Amino acid sequence: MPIENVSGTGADVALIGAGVMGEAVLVSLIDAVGAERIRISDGRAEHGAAVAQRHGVRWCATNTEAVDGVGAVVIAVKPKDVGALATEIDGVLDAAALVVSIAAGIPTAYLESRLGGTNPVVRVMPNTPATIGHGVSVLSAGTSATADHLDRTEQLLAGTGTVLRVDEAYQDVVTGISGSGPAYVFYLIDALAEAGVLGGLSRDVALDLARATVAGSGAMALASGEHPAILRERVSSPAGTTVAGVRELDERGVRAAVIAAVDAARARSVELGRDLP
Ligand SMILES: NC(=O)C1=CN([C@@H]2O[C@H](COP(=O)(O)OP(=O)(O)OC[C@H]3O[C@@H](n4cnc5c(N)ncnc54)[C@H](OP(=O)(O)O)[C@@H]3O)[C@@H](O)[C@H]2O)C=CC1
Ligand SMILES: O=C(O)[C@@H]1CCC=N1
Repeated sequence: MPIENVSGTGADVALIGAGVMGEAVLVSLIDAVGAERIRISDGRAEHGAAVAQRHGVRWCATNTEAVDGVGAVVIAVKPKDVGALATEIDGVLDAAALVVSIAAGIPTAYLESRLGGTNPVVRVMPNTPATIGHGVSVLSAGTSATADHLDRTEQLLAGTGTVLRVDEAYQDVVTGISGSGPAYVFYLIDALAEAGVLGGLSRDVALDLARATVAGSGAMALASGEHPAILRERVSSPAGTTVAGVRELDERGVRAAVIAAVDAARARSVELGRDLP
């Protein structure tokens, strides 16, 4: 059911940047307000126009055309492109329009300053499972974004999956866990499948087993609400196969490696937000 006042006035919603993450968010925007109220623009005209056609939304050849008169704009360009984009749309974008940025590492304060300090800005970290409505999107308010702006953002992103809120100070570590996290999980699926091939299974069967095991375990962790250590213990029969396997993970430092991976991604997110022009 389209939400009439999701952008504040029933006005259109713009999406700038129709790449991997932008297109995933687009599906949720369409759910929220209806395709007829969405406009998109992208640096690659042919690609952007094709995305617009695929989803039945309005293609705009320029970013300024996309934001002219909208009630909300979602910025889904790469972090390095956010500053120039904000400068480009400032002046055309209504001063009260809600600005939602999904760019990793880019602080709300930076966007606020680039937009003349008037627009409410909400920073969001989504993830690619949003493509199938199973993502998690984490919201933080900038200085002039109210609870109402967070509510509107949540409505716009409800179709991406779970929506959570954190103080902006935690967005970098959130990025390391849930933003980048799907890549670690796909890496694990790939490694499990490789082990199956080593054990003599065909690649297809090994991949089916790996995918189903990760999907089933994730669904069980969610549905049961139990601590993962308890769920792991239930798989581990005394003197059985699982304790032997988990001991290898411990001896090879996999837990420490996962923590280090998240921390490296967090540090990179901080870096992306530093020394911006
Ligand atoms: N991929 C992911 O898993 C996640 C990504 N993000 C964030 O989402 C954002 C987009 O990432 P992703 O979708 O992976 O990247 P993509 O490169 O797939 O998409 C970005 C798109 O934005 C376009 N673009 C760049 N500059 C402009 C501009 N000035 N005006 C209009 N369009 C422009 C690009 O066109 P061109 O190629 O011509 O530059 C490209 O089509 C990033 O900020 C990233 O940090 C957040 C969470 C997860
Ligand atoms: O790799 C990146 O920078 C983006 C942000 C989080 C996931 N992908």
